[in-house]
Amino acid sequence: MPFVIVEMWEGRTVEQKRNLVRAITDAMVNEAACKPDHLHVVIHETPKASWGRAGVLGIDMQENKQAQAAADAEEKGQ
Ligand SMILES: O=C(O)/C=C/C=C(\O)C(=O)O
Repeated sequence: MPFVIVEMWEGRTVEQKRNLVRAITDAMVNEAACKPDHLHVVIHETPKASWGRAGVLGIDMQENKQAQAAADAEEKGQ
């Protein structure tokens, strides 16, 4: 029973996850000769506040601060 686990930050839409599961299943069927009925794909979503890389939390990574500031500004209509 093939089992694929995806570890990623939370925040994707259901549609994105639906498409991701389909794409992973297609890849496993086409490239690894898996039977689709036996393939499990599990998505583990972790908050950025609980994810660290190089000693830095996801929420504290510079690129995320910039992206969040841009999103906040757009929401305020700036
Ligand atoms: O560690 C990083 O720099 C980025 C991680 C990003 C994810 O886990 C994600 O986009 O889900």
